[in-house]
Amino acid sequence: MNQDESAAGVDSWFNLAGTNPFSRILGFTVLASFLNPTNRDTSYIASGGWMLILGTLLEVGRRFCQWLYERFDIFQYSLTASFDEGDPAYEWIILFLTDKKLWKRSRFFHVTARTSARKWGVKTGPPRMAEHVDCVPTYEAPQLFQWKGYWAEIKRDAPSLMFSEEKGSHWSRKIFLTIYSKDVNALSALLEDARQLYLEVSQPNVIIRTADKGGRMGYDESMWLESKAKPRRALSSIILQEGVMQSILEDAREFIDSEEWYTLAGIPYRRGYLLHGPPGTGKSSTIYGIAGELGLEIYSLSLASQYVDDSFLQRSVSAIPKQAIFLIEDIDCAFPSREELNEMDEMPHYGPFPRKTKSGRPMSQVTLSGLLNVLDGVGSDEGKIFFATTNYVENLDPALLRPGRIDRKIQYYLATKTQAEALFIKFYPASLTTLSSELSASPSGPNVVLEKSPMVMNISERQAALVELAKEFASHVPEHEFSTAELQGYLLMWKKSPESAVSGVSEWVEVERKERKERLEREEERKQQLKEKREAQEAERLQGSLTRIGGTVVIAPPVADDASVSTVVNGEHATGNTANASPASTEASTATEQTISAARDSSTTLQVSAS
Ligand SMILES: Nc1ncnc2c1ncn2[C@@H]1O[C@H](COP(=O)(O)OP(=O)(O)OP(=O)(O)O)[C@@H](O)[C@H]1O
Repeated sequence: MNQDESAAGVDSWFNLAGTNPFSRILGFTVLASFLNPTNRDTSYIASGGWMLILGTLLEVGRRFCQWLYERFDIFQYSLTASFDEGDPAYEWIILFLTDKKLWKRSRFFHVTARTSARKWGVKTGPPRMAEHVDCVPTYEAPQLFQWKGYWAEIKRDAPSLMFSEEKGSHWSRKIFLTIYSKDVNALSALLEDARQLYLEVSQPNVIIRTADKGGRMGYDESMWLESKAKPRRALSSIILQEGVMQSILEDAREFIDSEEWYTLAGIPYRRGYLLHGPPGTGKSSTIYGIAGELGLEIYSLSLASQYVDDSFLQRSVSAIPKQAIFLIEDIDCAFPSREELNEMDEMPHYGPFPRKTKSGRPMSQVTLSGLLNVLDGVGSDEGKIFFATTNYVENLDPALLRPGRIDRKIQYYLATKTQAEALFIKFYPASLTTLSSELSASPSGPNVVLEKSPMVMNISERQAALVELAKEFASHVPEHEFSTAELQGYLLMWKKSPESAVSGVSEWVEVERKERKERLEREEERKQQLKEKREAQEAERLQGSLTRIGGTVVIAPPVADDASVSTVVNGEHATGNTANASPASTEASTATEQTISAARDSSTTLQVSAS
């Protein structure tokens, strides 16, 4: 290759720098221009040089800023706090930022219409829309704002994948708040502001949180992921027996105010209440009412959930903040009754699937001692108010009911006449009710139209008429036979017509009684069938357990096939092996079966005469 050819080769190679897309990369173009010996275009070289210098300056500037930022951090000119979704403080900060209107600069929103997932909606668009969906700003990019003279920055982490049994795989988030200040108090002051705002805004609601198995490994504080806000219920709308509500409320209020006393007396600062009684008598309503009145959040856990075991229970209870209500509804469901346990012993159980009672109810993974530990443990003595409800107090272990775990037991009853009357009055407020006597039917047409008649009453007249109707209604409701929920269900059928509710109540009572009787009979029949089936199975099993040795029948408790058993043969002790003993078909008399059964219960070896 001569010199010209070689120069042309180099030239074409360097020319590539201008044509190849790769060569369009700034650095490569400039470098190529500099190195190209045939490049005569000095202005091109000059502009490339300037760009190189500019790029270098920019890079130096960037590194300097980073260096400064790191110095800032090292010299503790900033404080950073992180907030996990599912932690109550996360809600405070979201609300706080929403209140600061930071979302105006946000370009990403998390939108949800699920009521259980709704948090603090950004009020955009028509008001009706804001009632239906929640648009939570995602703060993906850091956003600066000023608060009480401090500069602060907010950043939301990219979502990370979590898993829960209820929701499966789902994304969860984290928020980082940085305050540019050396003063640690700035952070606590901001948090207190956020908490106060949260309390103020959530006052008309009761916040109910439920635990979720979600939570990144090692982030147990994120267990209470699901939350919903229920409008606060006026205590007067919960109709209990005289003084019951007031006494629970005062007790809880006194407890909240006496932290110092508990500390001085060395008594763990916690209080437990058990509300027990028939379904639909107002137990849950009482708890929601009290939570609303005292401004406490409810942390509700179902022990029947399959992911709730002793360890989950312990961790989730310790994640409940101070002065909140820890609620376990239907606490008896966690622990099967003795009868159910006996039934279960007979049922085979395979693999990792949850054990179920014969009625199909899944068995709780929580043990009684696990629950007692939680109620006694350190996690529970931080001003937590524990509420439990049950329909079957008799099924509860006495250990659970001892003071310190359950301090007050409150019994609920089926409705009295007084309660029925009060319920009627609450149900038909004079200001929203029109009595049918105030309406007159238009005479014509098959569809009778009701119109206002000239006999329209004023509020106090209507009130008096409704009181009379309430008395009449109550006189037809038998004492302690129907729950308040059942009466409420009946009244709901006559929402707009109190008079019809009164005139139809006697018939409704009769129909309900009849249906109940039939239900009871069906239930009795089912139980009887179950009992007979069980007796037949038991008899069959006993037959198999009877072993005749010589003239004496030896009944042994169920043992492994090849286990060695001690028996009594004709008054003499002997040792045998069940594997060698042939099962005898013995007709045992009923009396003998009873003895056998007693022996099996006490697991002893005994001698039975077969004659
Ligand atoms: N004492 C009551 N006063 C007013 N409403 C009541 C009362 N009892 C029940 N209700 C109404 O009946 C419904 C069910 O009530 P609630 O859930 O409080 O009963 P419960 O005793 O907790 O029942 P369960 O034992 O089945 O959980 C609610 O809508 C509630 O408004």
